[in-house]
Amino acid sequence: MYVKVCGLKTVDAVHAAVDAGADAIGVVMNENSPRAASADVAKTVVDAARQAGGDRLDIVLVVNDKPAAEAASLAADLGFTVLQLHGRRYAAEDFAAASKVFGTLWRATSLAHDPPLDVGAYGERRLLLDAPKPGSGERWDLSGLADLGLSGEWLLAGGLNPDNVADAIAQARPWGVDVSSGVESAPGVKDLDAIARFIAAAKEA
Ligand SMILES: O=C(O)c1ccccc1NCC(=O)[C@H](O)[C@H](O)COP(=O)(O)O
Repeated sequence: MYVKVCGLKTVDAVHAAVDAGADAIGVVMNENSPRAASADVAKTVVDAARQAGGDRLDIVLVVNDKPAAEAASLAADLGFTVLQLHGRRYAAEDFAAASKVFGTLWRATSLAHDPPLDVGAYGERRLLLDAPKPGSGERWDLSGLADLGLSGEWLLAGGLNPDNVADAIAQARPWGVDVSSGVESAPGVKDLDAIARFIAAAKEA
């Protein structure tokens, strides 16, 4: 099971995730998020992640409030390896614009937005299916997800935590999982022990 831990802002959190076997870490650069990282913080996290995780770790910039081409330039300038364009503001043409500037794109969406469900529909490398409110920690209805016939490299997100991730995997059968609020002690503050417990639970599921 591929595991991404999102919303990291500290070197300690990067080390906790990498040491526990995370496959990806995410940095959020949306102004309205409790996890918003400045460019300086993002660069520090990226450098630590490259050093700790080497080539095997995906280092993901998450945005939902910037024009796609601007986000792509930011991802390139700061040394990210993946750009996650999050939410319904990004249409196929935004992915096309971003792909001229930056190589690896992920599309993050919610079933509430009635998106295309085939991975790669907008040229993205991976698809992340999230709750309607990203980064809220709110659970959403996973029943019926396994029947949608999703295939390929798609990640389940939204309201996951160390105690529910195994059940969610059994129910939705994703290729990977993503977590943010479920491994925090307060909004934007990562709990290093919870990060390790989440990754262990997901990997054992
Ligand atoms: O995390 C945020 O604050 C955020 C804000 C706006 C857009 C995206 C955001 N996060 C993206 C992620 O990939 C989260 O990990 C995902 O939404 C799951 O969040 P959670 O339900 O808190 O685990």
